[in-house]
Amino acid sequence: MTSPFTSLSPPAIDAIAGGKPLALFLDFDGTLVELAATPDGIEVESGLFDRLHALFDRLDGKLALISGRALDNLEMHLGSMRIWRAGSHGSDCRDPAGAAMGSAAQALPPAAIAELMAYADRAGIDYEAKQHGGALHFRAHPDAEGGALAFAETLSAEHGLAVKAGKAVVEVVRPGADKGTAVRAFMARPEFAGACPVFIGDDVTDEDGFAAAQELGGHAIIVGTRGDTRAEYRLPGVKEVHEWLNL
Ligand SMILES: O=P(O)(O)OC[C@H]1O[C@H](O[C@H]2O[C@H](CO)[C@@H](O)[C@H](O)[C@H]2O)[C@H](O)[C@@H](O)[C@@H]1O
Repeated sequence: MTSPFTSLSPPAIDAIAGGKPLALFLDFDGTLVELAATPDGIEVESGLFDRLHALFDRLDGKLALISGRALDNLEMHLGSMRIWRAGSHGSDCRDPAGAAMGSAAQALPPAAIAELMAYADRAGIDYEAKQHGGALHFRAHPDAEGGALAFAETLSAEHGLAVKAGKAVVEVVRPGADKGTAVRAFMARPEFAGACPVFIGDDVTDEDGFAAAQELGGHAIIVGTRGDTRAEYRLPGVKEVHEWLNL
């Protein structure tokens, strides 16, 4: 960790890349849209889709969304995109035309899905079915956090899976991918050659993206109040992210 409690505002978007072309990697929930009580309860500002595509054009195509959501879910909320994107915490990377990059992401084993659903039922918490994972949401039941985390750890160990913990959520996924592997995959493409990567995100899973951007000579911007971060810069919330991006 370089700066666990940074409060430093980032330089302006036109200056942060220090004269290089800028490559932007954007998280979705808590960064581009405000968090909501449930995954489908988010409100996507009208015009966000068009403004993101205008930003993609302004950056000569060096813009990617990197979300924990599965891409089908992201597109259900945002629309059918023509920008670089990674869903399922970096497992499913696509180019602007929608072509898959790398090996295809896999769904969880059916037995693991069944156990997650049964646990959610027993614990009275929400289960989010995802293309390449399964998530236990406890925003409405904060007291269920410890049990859900312990259950996810045990289940993952039994099935050779991995756990991603986030804001009021714990998710079971296939091992091997994270938001950092997605940043590296995009930055390895000729379209991103010579660019300075900047990752903006709010959650723990964004730290892998922060690390990759910094290791590739770029920067990380954390959104909100989360303290323990390796980001050098901070923006207070979604509104300030939009302002910083000139969206
Ligand atoms: O990486 P992100 O794009 O930030 O996605 C992370 C997770 O976002 C969603 O869950 C979070 O947002 C919900 C809506 O605001 C909120 O109800 C929940 O408590 C948050 O954890 C999404 O449902 C997950 O699948 C994503 O992994």
